[in-house]
Amino acid sequence: MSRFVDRVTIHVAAGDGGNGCASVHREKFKPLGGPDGGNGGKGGDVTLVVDPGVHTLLDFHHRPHARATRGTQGRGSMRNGAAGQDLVLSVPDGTVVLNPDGEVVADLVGPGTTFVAARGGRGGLGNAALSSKARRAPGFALLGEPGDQGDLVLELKSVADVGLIGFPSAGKSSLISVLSAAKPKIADYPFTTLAPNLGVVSAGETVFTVADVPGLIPGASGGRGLGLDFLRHIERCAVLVHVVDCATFEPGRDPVSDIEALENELADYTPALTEEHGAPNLAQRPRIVVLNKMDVPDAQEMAELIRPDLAERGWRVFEVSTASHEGLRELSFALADEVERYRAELPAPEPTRVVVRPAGLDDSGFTVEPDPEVEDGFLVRGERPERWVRQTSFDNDEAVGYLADRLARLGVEEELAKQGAQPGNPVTIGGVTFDWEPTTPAGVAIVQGARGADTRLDVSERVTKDERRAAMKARRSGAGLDVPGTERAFEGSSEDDVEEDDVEEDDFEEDDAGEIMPGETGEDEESGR
Ligand SMILES: Nc1nc2c(ncn2[C@@H]2O[C@H](COP(=O)(O)OP(=O)(O)OP(=O)(O)O)[C@@H](O)[C@H]2O)c(=O)[nH]1
Ligand SMILES: [Mg+2]
Repeated sequence: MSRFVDRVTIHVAAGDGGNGCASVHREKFKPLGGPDGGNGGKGGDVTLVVDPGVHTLLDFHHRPHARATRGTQGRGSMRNGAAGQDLVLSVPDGTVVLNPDGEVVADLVGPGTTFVAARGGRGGLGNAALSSKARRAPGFALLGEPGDQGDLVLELKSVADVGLIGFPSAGKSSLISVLSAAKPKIADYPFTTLAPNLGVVSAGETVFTVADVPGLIPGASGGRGLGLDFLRHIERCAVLVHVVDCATFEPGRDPVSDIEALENELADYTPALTEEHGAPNLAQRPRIVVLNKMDVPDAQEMAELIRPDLAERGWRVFEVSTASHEGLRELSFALADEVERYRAELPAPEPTRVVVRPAGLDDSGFTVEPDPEVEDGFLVRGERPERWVRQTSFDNDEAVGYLADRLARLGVEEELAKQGAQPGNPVTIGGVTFDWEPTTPAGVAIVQGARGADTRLDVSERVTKDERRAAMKARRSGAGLDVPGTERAFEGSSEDDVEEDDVEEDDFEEDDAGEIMPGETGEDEESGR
């Protein structure tokens, strides 16, 4: 028997980024040919895509682990690592993605709708990309970043305009079978329908879909019968249709009390989709009552009896028989009307779109605060500092120095000093704790000094304006090669751009002292790396 699965928990793991490579170019008679380590490749993403050919989440039930491949490492001779392969998972139309806390992360409606469930880690830069005028031959490279991973819950909420609800054996499946081409199982025992059936109905110009859900009984919200699980399939419906059986008599039950019992169950159900997902409160969705089995004489009598009661509640009532087909035409046109009205108020989502995950918090900032768990400790939080720590191989002093420079440039050191951090205090960034060793001269001096007074700048290898002028003069007179520094200045300027993610203002300030040379604006080559 094929199974219908409409709720699964999956574990997604994107690929890690490949590490950058630290390598030095070697050639005969040219022992130090400069850094030539390539960048690591990006890890593969795990992506969900709505595929109209997929109708259940069954595959995920069998294979709940989804892992994309990692990027490969960079290598010498400027060879970059290959990117990992994205893993694309097909999901049915109407799949809702929730985090383990039950919050909706994405609502995937419309074939082709795409959601990146886990992003692959960035590859680390190789030492070639890390070289700059100030750091001609870096003896280190950056590590690739780990890919995202975590648990996600997938829930299928059918994309139907009309939802049929009712007690078992009321005739819901029979109704969808006569309104549409759907051929569900129909039988005279309760809970014949175990999974929602979808049917397409056309009435006049309007084409709409109907979902027939398994029967509900009082107490369903507490798990009786098949429970309320199937109500997730009516969350998107424009109209809810109560299908009631007017021909069967059971003591203590009548169509009006049946409807009321189900309304109580509906009120106890908390939909995952809310107004912000384009799904207004279930209580406000219009209702239509269908009195079924009108071909049975007793049913007509019952209908007479309850009609005033129903009218009083303001519900539109239709008397039909799925056996004799009476009343079906009026019903389908009335449903079409309601669907049209709902669509006019709530434009359907674009059929194909990419759902982007809500952007993280502002990634440019950081915070420093005393660490509540470590005595004299400080906690640094922020997208960039944390990423930089992940990219650092702590067994390489040069790499650690580079990290310190990046943190100092962002202003982390300054902030630590301001908050009273002393050399040797434990500082934690992204789960890694180290003793604070200010890299700025005299530790705190930079805090008081004017910006740009960092003495490290004095030892910069940057060519001065005068040197440059002399070089130009010399070149014009045909003796350019003899002037020291010239070559370096011009070839170095393009490499300088690769200084990814460092704070640019410093570069500008440096440049302000002289003139800004072409290509020296310090812009990120790959911003956000
Ligand atoms: N006489 C008569 N019998 C009907 C009519 N509609 C449905 N039935 C019968 O009612 C029984 C139940 O019909 P289903 O369509 O399976 O009912 P359901 O609401 O889908 O039931 P569950 O799937 O168990 O919730 C079947 O034996 C049908 O033949 C009708 O208009 N007239
Ligand atoms: Mg049924």
